Amino acid sequence: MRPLIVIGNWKMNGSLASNASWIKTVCRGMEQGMPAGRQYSVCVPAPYLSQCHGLIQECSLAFMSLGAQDVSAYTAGAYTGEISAAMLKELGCTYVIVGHSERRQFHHESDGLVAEKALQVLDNGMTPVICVGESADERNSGREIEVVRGQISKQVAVLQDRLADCLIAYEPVWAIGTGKFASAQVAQDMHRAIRLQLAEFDEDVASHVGILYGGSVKPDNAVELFAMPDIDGGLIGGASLNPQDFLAICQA
Ligand SMILES: O=C(CO)COP(=O)(O)O
Repeated sequence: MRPLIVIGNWKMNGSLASNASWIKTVCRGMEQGMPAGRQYSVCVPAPYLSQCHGLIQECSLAFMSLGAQDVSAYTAGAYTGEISAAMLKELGCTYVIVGHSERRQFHHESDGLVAEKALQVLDNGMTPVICVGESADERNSGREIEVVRGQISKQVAVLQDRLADCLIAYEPVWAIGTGKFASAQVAQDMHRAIRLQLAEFDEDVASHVGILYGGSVKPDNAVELFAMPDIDGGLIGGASLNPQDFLAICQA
């Protein structure tokens, strides 16, 4: 059985004061009791990792962890501004998002680079959350499966069996921050297609990989999405900024 995993992605939001208040509110809410067997995390901006790690440790909830939003594809050295996977590990990260569509769009990250980043994350004992997804134009021209298959096939080629230790996040670009979300059936169909593609490589890997859905997940659509057989949780952007909404999604 794959556990349900809900991960918040704050993107470039937060402040020392608001982070502290968010973590206290969420931890207090989670202490009241959460559905068993689930994992929760929040991916915060890199400058706040240390602060948030300390605060999350203070709540000492075994199912709540910290994550990062990006990582360098290099191990160490003369890469000004980059942050290595070893550093993220040292700062207490469990998950690291790689290949988010905003990084693909604004920083021209390729599938190959995304796979190298995922390898760095794995080599340092953390779980990469590999993002894939098609644009509105690609879906409107009926190419969504082909596009996502292309993104996944590069990950399979580089990561091979190690994909079993990764999470995949299907985040259709047209649903990110737009309020338009994939219906539970549309999302399920793509998650199924991804799992079938992974099974072409290795059935065992396919059955182990958690596939999260991301794109305008809110408290009122999370229940239906999470009930789908191939949807193993969510990657939550905007709604994760509000601690009450994030808690409601975690309980969905
Ligand atoms: O990009 C996302 C999470 O990584 C999704 O963002 P929204 O939930 O704001 O649509």
